[in-house]
Amino acid sequence: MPPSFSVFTIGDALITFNPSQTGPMRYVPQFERKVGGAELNFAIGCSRLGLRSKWVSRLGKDEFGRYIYNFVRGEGVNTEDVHFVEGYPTSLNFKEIREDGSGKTFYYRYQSPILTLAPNDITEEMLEGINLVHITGVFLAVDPKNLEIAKRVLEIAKQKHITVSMDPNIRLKLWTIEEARKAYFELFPYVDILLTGLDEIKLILDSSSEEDFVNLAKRYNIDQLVIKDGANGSRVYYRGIWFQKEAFAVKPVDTVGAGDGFDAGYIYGYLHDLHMEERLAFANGVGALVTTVSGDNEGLPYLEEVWSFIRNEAVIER
Ligand SMILES: O=C(O)C(=O)C[C@H](O)[C@H](O)COP(=O)(O)O
Repeated sequence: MPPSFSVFTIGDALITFNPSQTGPMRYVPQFERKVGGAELNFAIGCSRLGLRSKWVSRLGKDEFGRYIYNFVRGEGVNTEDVHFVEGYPTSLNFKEIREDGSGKTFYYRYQSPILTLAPNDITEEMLEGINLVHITGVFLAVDPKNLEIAKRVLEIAKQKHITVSMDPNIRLKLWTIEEARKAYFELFPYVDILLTGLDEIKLILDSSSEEDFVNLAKRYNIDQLVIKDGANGSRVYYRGIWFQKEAFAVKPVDTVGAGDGFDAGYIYGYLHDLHMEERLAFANGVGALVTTVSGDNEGLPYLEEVWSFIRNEAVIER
């Protein structure tokens, strides 16, 4: 039996409305109801790759909340710490997509159900048997008190010697860069694996200097500083060396969710001790495959799909 690893993440979920056509949202006559949320995408991505995946959240006690719950459970994610709350409607996200697959998001998430989650809802038992905890900046941005929740999770993780990964996932529609920086710098001391976009690390450090990137990793003892650069590929700074891997050429239809997919792929590679370059290739492959399907998580691949994609194997599907 191959080893089975368990990951834990915590965050808000959204009903995501994907437009029926590209171009400015105000001209879009129809939308398709889907599901999104950075941490939820990560949890599904891990589950599809065969990891045991636990997602902690709060959902509105409404039709959309029930739909998200059923959807996530259907993906094999552990939802034992997901609860429904009255009076907080499930949040919405309308997307605008351009011809090249890139887009904008328009949130309707003022009273998110996750506002009802409190630091003492987090218990040590929730992290029993977990190998890796993944935190993202979207959870932190949704409510200032979530920083306290994240710290509680990470304190427990450290006590239990659980690896911690973090994706800043900067959302400037939810908070300012100053607020974001303050929260990130409070969490960096806990982080073993930082998965950041190139544009994000530049914003966080207000610098494009490679030396500053490396100094961040050194100052906070970040074991793996992973930089995602979309169509330019990705790299990781690990023990004094940069490893890098080019991106796969695909024709993207919807790039939202690629970063979360990359994170799931990288974490799979880390837990299975793939060599750094293979780990990056695997993560790039997951990210690329996500962009080829409309929706934030529908394109997340199953394990065998990633291997055949990155090995460029021909698969006869009929
Ligand atoms: O924006 C938010 O608040 C969400 O959580 C909705 C999306 O599902 C993820 O943000 C996708 O994240 P990326 O993989 O970085 O494209």
